[in-house]
Amino acid sequence: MSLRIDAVILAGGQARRMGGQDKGLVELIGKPMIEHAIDRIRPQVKEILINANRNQSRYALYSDTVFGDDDSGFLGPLAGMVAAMGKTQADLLLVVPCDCPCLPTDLVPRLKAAMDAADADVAVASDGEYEQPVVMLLKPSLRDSMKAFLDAGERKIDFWYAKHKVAVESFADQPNAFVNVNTPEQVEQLTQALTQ
Ligand SMILES: Nc1nc2c(ncn2[C@@H]2O[C@H](COP(=O)(O)OP(=O)(O)OP(=O)(O)O)[C@@H](O)[C@H]2O)c(=O)[nH]1
Ligand SMILES: [Mg+2]
Repeated sequence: MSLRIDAVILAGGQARRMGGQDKGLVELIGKPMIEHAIDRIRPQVKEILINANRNQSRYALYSDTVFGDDDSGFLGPLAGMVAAMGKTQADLLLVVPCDCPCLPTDLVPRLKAAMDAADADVAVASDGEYEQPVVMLLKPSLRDSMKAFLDAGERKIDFWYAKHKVAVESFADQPNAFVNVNTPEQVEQLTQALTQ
């Protein structure tokens, strides 16, 4: 029996650097950023879940499973992950943000291979230099651990996964894979880079 792997796209932040717009719905070369993330991830997983705290009816165009954080206080990405781990039926859950439109097309197989090789509970992507803590593959059974961490007032994802057996997979071979679009200027820059 093969493992089931789902993905959650995190689109639940306030996007303050984007002027408070809903970042997943901000357009980049003719389509909302969430569509870029979906295009990258769709072939790699069974189901895509979307975590959003606003505009849920628009996000429902892309997924049958759209949900907000359990706490309305914008506690950060961990809140979206905890909610997602409670929704998925999968054996493994890929977490990605809505603001990385150029994610690797081989993200899941490589994270899974790294996880298996190290017998790890969490596999985190790296760009070769920095870990990308909102890009990881994890076991949904870790929900209680993450919820306890969040409930204790902790917010930093890397501190959470440091408590578990972690594998890090480098995507240094794809230097632009984790380009992160947080501001209108970065939308402009990436538009220029992609249309040159
Ligand atoms: N569910 C959920 N996701 C969040 C929350 N805060 C940030 N995220 C998500 O985490 C990812 C990375 O966060 P940022 O790039 O800092 O996004 P952000 O917090 O919306 O943006 P800024 O307000 O400009 O920092 C994005 O996919 C966000 O949607 C939150 O409170 N809840
Ligand atoms: Mg960001």
